[in-house]
Amino acid sequence: MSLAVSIDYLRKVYRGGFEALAGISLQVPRGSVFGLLGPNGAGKSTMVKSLLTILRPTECRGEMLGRPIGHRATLAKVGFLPEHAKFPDYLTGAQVIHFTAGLAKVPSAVAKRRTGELLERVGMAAWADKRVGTYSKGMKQRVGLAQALVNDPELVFLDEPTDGVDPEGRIEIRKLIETMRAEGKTVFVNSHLLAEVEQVADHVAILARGRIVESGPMSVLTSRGRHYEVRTEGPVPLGLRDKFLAAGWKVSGDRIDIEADNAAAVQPVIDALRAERLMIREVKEARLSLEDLFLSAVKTNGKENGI
Ligand SMILES: Nc1ncnc2c1ncn2[C@@H]1O[C@H](COP(=O)(O)OP(=O)(O)OP(=O)(O)O)[C@@H](O)[C@H]1O
Repeated sequence: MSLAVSIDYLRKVYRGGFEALAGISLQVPRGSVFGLLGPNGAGKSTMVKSLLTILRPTECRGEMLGRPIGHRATLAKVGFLPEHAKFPDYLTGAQVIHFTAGLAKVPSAVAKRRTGELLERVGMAAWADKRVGTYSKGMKQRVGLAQALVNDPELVFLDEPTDGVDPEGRIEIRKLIETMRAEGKTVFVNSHLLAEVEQVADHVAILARGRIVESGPMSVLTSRGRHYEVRTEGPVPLGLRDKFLAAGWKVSGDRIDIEADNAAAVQPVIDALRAERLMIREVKEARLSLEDLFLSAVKTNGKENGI
């Protein structure tokens, strides 16, 4: 598997002795949308800032886009939307993008074209020449997202990209992330919004108190709690209920839960219900939600800080 980021060992101890990252390792596949989750203060921003050399890690070994982490020229192929991105109020949206393009050494003609394209992509074309000071929080965030893409990055880090953005804007941002993946880019998203990450990410890691406590493809992690739910029209009759309980299935009113990783285990339940001429209303496969996974990972790995 080709990796966009491969951290062998990353440790950060802040001045004063607080260990924010306790020597983590992490692999981010190329072309993936990677969601990094964690409670407040878990160390997510510290990790991203260490990779981008915005802060100096205590110890860091690993590669980003095939070069040692911190390699200057490689950073030019990386985009970044910081958490709570702030831009000078007196600049227009277009000037913000143009300014960032200059920092990223994007040639002026290319920058001009991309500025228009990117503001269009984030739904801010009509506001291109208005000052940032007149923007709402969500509009500033959209401009932040556009500036993160100005160097056409191979890898982009988005720290809370939908912070302050309205529902319509969130859908647009999700589509933008999906387009980037379709273009072969790697998108690394830090977010508190589990449902959003669940919709867009194909790989996730959970960071808690400076340690990676879960990491892997979303489908693998959430399939761990796979089970089946069968619902009947009306409650399951007592005789049948006892039979099901004896078989180790859970019964509650009109619902039978079967712990199993394939549908074969559900057939005897359906047969028994049909033999009693009971109407089956629904049979569904259920998986662990990202929220279940997150809560159990954070709980079993130290005290919860809340998200
Ligand atoms: N400059 C600093 N000096 C000392 N401690 C710091 C510094 N910056 C962050 N920390 C501490 O390091 C820990 C991790 O912070 P970090 O901002 O990386 O967490 P986070 O997971 O991004 O949190 P959030 O979700 O709230 O943004 C926190 O306990 C924080 O208080």
